[in-house]
Amino acid sequence: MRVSVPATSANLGPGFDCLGLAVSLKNQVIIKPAKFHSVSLKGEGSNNPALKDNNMFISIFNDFYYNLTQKKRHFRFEFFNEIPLSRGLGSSSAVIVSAIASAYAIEGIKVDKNKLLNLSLAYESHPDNITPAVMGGFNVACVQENEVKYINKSIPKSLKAVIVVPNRPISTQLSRKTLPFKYSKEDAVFNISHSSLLTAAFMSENWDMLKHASQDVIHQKYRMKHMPELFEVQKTSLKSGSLMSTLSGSGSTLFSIAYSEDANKIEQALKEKFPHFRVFTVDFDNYGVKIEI
Ligand SMILES: Nc1ncnc2c1ncn2[C@@H]1O[C@H](COP(=O)(O)OP(=O)(O)OP(=O)(O)O)[C@@H](O)[C@H]1O
Ligand SMILES: N[C@@H](CCO)C(=O)O
Repeated sequence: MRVSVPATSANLGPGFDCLGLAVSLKNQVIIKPAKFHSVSLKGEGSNNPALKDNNMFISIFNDFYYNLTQKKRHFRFEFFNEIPLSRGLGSSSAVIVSAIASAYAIEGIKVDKNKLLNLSLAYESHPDNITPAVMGGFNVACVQENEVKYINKSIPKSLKAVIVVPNRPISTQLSRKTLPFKYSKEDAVFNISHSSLLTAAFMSENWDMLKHASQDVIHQKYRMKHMPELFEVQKTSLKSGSLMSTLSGSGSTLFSIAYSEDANKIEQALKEKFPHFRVFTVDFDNYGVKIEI
């Protein structure tokens, strides 16, 4: 049994805790029944021994598996991770979604994507990462009475994501603590209007509007000042032709969207200026979690 989940970029500037999209960078897990518990880990996180001994995936999987079957069994878990940890690319959402999907799939129990999304909400209260992880594409989401209400839309092949991953992680929990407790009415209006415009731009495929609509005043500046180089990354990306460039999730990744034909030029400019950061270009993912039994 194999489950794969895409990386995500949440907020997209003004859409704090409500907008997110999926890209074609994936974490994949293969699980087989076995005589003894064992774990193999390749790719991101493979040099982190804690991920073998105390893995969030395995504890969520075990909880769900036991609740579903009332049985305790041993499995071999083979992880192939492409999503960098704690860099704002939805690594924790990918773990949560894949662990729950796997617990159902290993027993051959069908779980639809809406149910999977709402089960994931118990572990990740912000719907902007888990919704694209489950559904793929661009998503607008909010939570009402413990249920995610969302609308999503595919992103065309004519766009690519140019991603800059800094060499330092940022934990979501700590990054949220750097934000103000209160905002002015002006700041609230600024973000509501820009987030609405950004949503309309994605829905109507008005890509030239992204640059104007992706501005934010409620979280990026507070977070990025702890890694000031990110302001330069953002400027370089926009100057080199990206359509928008925003902090990905809670950081530290800077995420840009570009027309496919401009992506290589932007990637090269960023690589030249920030040789100590990882810079690469990927497609968008319009499918979300994939379960193969
Ligand atoms: N592949 C993985 N296997 C096991 N645990 C993981 C894996 N990836 C992430 N985690 C867990 O998730 C934590 C990172 O979660 P965090 O929310 O801080 O970052 P993120 O999900 O990458 O960022 P964001 O939510 O802003 O997109 C790690 O410290 C680890 O506990
Ligand atoms: N919307 C969330 C994304 C990370 O889970 C944040 O910015 O903190």
